[in-house]
Amino acid sequence: MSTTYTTKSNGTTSDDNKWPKDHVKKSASVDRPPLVRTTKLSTITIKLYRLMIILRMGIFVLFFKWRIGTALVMISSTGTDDKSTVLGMWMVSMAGELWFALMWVLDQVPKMQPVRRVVYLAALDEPMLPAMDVFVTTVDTEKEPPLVTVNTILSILAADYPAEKLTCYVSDDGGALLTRDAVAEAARFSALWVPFCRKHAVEPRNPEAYFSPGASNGFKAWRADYKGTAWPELARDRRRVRREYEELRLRIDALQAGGRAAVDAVAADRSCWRRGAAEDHAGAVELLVDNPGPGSTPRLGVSGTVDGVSNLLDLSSVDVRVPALVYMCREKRRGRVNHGKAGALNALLRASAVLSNAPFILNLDCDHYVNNSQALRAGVCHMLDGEGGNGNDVAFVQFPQRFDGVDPADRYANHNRVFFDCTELGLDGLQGPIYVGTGCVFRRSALYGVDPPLWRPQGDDAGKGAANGIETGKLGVSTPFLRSVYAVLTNQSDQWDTVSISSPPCSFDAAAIGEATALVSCGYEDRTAWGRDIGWIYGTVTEDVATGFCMHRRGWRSSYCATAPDAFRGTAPINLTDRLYQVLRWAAGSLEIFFSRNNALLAGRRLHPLQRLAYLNTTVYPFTSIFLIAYCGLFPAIPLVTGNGATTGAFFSIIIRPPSATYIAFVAALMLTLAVVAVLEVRWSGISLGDWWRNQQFWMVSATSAYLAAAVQVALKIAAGKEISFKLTSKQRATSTVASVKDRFAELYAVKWTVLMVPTAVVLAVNLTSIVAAMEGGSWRDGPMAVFALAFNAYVVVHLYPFALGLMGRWSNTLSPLLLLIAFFTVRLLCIVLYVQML
Ligand SMILES: O=c1ccn([C@@H]2O[C@H](COP(=O)(O)OP(=O)(O)O[C@H]3O[C@H](CO)[C@@H](O)[C@H](O)[C@H]3O)[C@@H](O)[C@H]2O)c(=O)[nH]1
Ligand SMILES: [Mn+2]
Repeated sequence: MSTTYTTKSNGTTSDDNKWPKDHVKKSASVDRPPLVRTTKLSTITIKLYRLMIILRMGIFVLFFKWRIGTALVMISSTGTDDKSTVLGMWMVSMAGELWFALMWVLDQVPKMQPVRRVVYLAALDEPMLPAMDVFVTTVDTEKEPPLVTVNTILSILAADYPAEKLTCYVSDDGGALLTRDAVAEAARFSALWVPFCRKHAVEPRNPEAYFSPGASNGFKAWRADYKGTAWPELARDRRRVRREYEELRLRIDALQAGGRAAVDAVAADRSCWRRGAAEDHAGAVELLVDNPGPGSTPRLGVSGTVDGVSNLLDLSSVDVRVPALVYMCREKRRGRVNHGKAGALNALLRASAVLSNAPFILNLDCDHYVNNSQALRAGVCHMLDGEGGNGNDVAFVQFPQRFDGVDPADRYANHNRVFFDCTELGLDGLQGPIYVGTGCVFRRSALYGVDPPLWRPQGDDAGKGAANGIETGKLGVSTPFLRSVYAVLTNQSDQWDTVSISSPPCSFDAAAIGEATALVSCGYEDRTAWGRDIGWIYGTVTEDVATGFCMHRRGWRSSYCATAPDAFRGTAPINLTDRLYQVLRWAAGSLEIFFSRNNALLAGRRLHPLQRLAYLNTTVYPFTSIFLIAYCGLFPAIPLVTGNGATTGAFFSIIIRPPSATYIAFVAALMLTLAVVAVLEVRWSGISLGDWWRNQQFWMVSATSAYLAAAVQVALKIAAGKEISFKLTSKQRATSTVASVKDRFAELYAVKWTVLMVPTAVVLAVNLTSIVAAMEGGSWRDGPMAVFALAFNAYVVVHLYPFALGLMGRWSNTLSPLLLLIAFFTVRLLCIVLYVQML
C-alpha cells in the first residue's frame, strides 16, 4: 500500500518535498521468513462500509443544497421585523449542521482502509534481537503509588528478552527518595522474580497481577499448563515467591508510611524525604542493577550464588541474569519550565544514549506493565519487517492501551474501543497509527529529528548524510552524547545483527554515569532544538499526539501491533471527576496543537492526505462542544434575544407547521446511514455494540462538559498566556483482595459533582428560561421552541445524568445496548424534527 501512495503523490513542486524519484521499495533481502504479515481487510462488510460512508457523504451534499435553497426563499419572504431572528437561527443551525457533517467525515474517512498485522515470533532469531531501552515515567508518589511502579519495573525486567540487551530506565520527576528506595527494592526482588518467571514461564510477569486471584489477563489459568511433573515444583516455588512478594509489599508500605510520618513531623515540609522540593531538586542518575555485559551468555544459578536466592528455589537450570536497571531524576529548578512528561522523556533519551544507547526504546507510563512477556519481541518484528518487508521507515510501533480494574459496564468508556480497535487499525492502513503516550516502541534515530531512509538522498542507506546533517547546535554540546547520536544514525542497515546494533558498547562506568547526570541538568536544553525538532515535543499537554505527528510529517511511518494476550495493561480513572479531567486534558492538549506550528494543515506534502485529515480530526474535535451547545442548547433562546415580544409571537405563529416531507426523508436517510455505518464498523472490528454505544454516550458527556472547558482553557492561554497544567491521573493501587464488584467500584456509586458539569448546567438553565418565556408568551401550542428545549433536556438527561448519579452500571445490566440505541436515535430524531420545524 505504501507503493501506491508513493506513486500517487509524485511530482510536487518544492524541492525538499519531492518524493524520491526512483525510490524502489527494498524488499527484505535477508533469507528468513517474514516477521510480520499484513492483510488489508476487504471483506464484504468493509466494502459495504465504504459504500455507506460514500453514500452518506452524497446525502450530505444533497441535504445542504436543499437546506440552503429553502432557507433563502424563506428568509426573503419573511417580514423585515423578523428577518434578524430568522437569519440568526438559520446561521446557527447551518453552522452546526455543517460542522457535525465535517466532523463525521473527518472521523470516518481515515477508517476506510483498515489493515491487520500478524507477527511471527518464531521467525525471530535470537541473535537478530536488537538492544532495547525501556523508559518508565513517574512523578507523584501519592497519585502513583510506588508499588504500582515497582510492579511495572519487575514486569519489564522479567520480559522474555536477552538480559544483556535490555535496560530499564525509571524517571522520577518528583525527586522523591521514596521512589528511589522503592526502585531499589524492585532491583533486589528482581533477582528472585526474574529467574522464577523464566523457570516456570509464568504470565503475566507483574507479581501483583500474577498473584491476584482470578486475574488471568488473557492467559490460560496458571494451573492448566501444569498437569505434568512440573506442577508440584511450581506450586512450591510459587508459594515461596509469593511470601517474598508479600514482604516486598510490606517494605514498600513501610517506606511510604515512613515518608508520610516524616512529612507530618516536619509540618508539611515535603522536602525532608526528597532530594529537594518536587519542583526544585538536583539531578541524579544511579545504576541499581548492572548490565550482565555485552555478549554475555546465560548464567545458570548455582546454589548459594545469587544473593541467597538459590536457597529458596532450585535454579540450577535457569538463567539468573537480570537486565540492567537505572534510576534517574532530572534536575528541576523553580522558575524554569520543565515541560512535564515530554521533558522527562527527553532527559531519559539523552541519559540512556551515553549508557546503553539501544536503537529501540519502549515507553511506558508507570502503571502500564508488560502483560505479555513476548511484547518486546513483537515490537521488534514490526521494526525490522513492518511496512511490506522493510521496517526501516517505521519510527514507532504503537500497541493498544488496555486496562485493568475498569467496572464491568465500562461506564465512562475507559476502554475506548472505537479508538483502539477501529480508528488505529484504519490509520495503520495509511501512514500509521497515532502515538498515544504509552506502550510504544520507538526507533531512536527517529527521535533525533532526522528524515526516514525513504526520504534521504539516494545511496545514503547508512544514514551518513543524516548524521553529518545533524547540527550540533540542535542537540546540545555534550561530546559523548553527540558521539552516541552519530553511532546510532550511521548504524542503520538491513543487517540487524548484534554487531551493528550494539555499538557503541554499553558502559555503565562512573564516567558514563557522570556524563548522564550532566545530560539531565535543566540547563542542557537551552538554545537547542529539544522539544521542537528533537525528541518528545513541548508546548502541549498531549505531547504524544504532537510527537507522533512531527514524525509522520517528516515522512516516517508507524505501525500498530495488537497482540493476544494484551501486550501491556494499565489502570484507568474510574470515577467521573478523574475521567472528565483526563478528557479535559486531552481536549485542551489537542487544541494547543491546533493553535501551534504543529497544525496538520501546515504540514508538508510528506503527510499522507488522509493522515492529515485524521490529525485534523484529533486536534479540532473539542470545538464540537461549542456547536453542540449552540445548536441544541442555546438555539431556542435566539428569538428571545433578537426579537421583541410582538415579533417573537409573530415568529412562533409562522413556524407552527409540519415539517416538509423532503425534510423528513433527509433526516431519516441520514439517521439510517449513520446507524448502518455504526453497525458495520462494529462488525468488521469485532467490538461489541455495547462498546460502540458507550463511546457515543461518553462522547455526549464530554462534549457538553470537558470539551467546552478545554476550549475556554485554550482561549485563556492564547489571550492571556495562562499555561495549561498537566493534572495527573490517580492510579489505583493494586489489591490482591477479592471484593465484590459493588465494593470494588464503590467510588462509582458516589455522586461526584464537578465543575466540568457547569456548561451543561448553563445550557439547561437557558432551556428552562426559554420554556418559561414561551409559556408566558402564549399557550404551549405557541411554543414548539419549548418542546424542542424539553426534548433536548430529555436528550441530555438520558445521556448525562445517569452517569452522574451512578445509575448506568445497574441500568446497563438490565437494558440491552440495542434498546438504548433505539432510544438514543429516537430522541435525537425527535430533537431534530422538532427543531427544523421551526425553520
Ligand atoms: O510532569 C510530569 C507529568 C507526568 N509524567 C508522567 O506521565 C505519565 C502519564 O500520566 P497520566 O496522568 O497517567 O496520564 P493519562 O491521562 O493516563 O495518560 C495518557 O495521556 C497523556 C497525554 O495527555 C500521555 O502522556 C500518557 O502517556 C497517556 O497514557 C505518567 O507516567 C506520569 O508519571 C511525568 O513523568 N512528568
Ligand atoms: Mn495513565
